[in-house]
Amino acid sequence: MSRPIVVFDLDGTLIDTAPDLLTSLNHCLGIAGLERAEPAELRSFVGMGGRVMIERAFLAQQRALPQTQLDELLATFLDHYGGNIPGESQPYPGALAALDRFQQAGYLAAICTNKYEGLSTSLIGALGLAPRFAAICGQDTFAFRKPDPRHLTETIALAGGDPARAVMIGDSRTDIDTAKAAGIPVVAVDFGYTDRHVREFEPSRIISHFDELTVDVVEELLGAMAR
Ligand SMILES: O=C(O)COP(=O)(O)O
Ligand SMILES: [Mg+2]
Repeated sequence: MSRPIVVFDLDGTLIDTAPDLLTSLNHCLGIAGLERAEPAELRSFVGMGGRVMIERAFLAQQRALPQTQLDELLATFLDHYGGNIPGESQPYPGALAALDRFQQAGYLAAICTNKYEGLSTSLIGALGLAPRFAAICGQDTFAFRKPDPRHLTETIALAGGDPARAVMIGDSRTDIDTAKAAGIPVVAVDFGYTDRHVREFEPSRIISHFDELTVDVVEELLGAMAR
């Protein structure tokens, strides 16, 4: 019988990657002659991967960005960011204890992120967390990505999880929309990267610390979904 599964978003949910994303983004903006982005701005740039992050940063400064320049800056970003992994990035407080709790309760864990798969596995590996995840699926793992619900359902399938006993944990509208479209309950963290409060997107539950993500809470959400 397949096991229940908790599927985590990565940036802004499981790992606080903002300082390193910002350093590498600002490296690129500097090359392009733009102003540095501020930490608060980054919250609205992240969520759809590196390419969109650079596009949004240019848009915020009302600067045109031809496709070839975007391609070059993305390559620069990936080099810079990838070369700095893990940098200052750390799991959020209580995240590892939450993973332990679910593992002890027989759950699988996986990651479904719009970060590139290579950067994601490299970061998770550098932090020593790889053995904890049955699958790590990035924006380029499949031919579709969040908010396409198949990114989540295929992550669950690859991990060998039970789609009827799966929950998503995320920090953005993208995660919430993805899970809802897949018919999977979604717990939103309110400490991640979004410029609008997650409550606006009506997740199944909101938590402010991973201590609140208990097995009981998740089983309650799974039970409510099954009714
Ligand atoms: O890096 C991004 O833009 C998005 O990453 P996430 O899906 O893990 O939040
Ligand atoms: Mg995120």
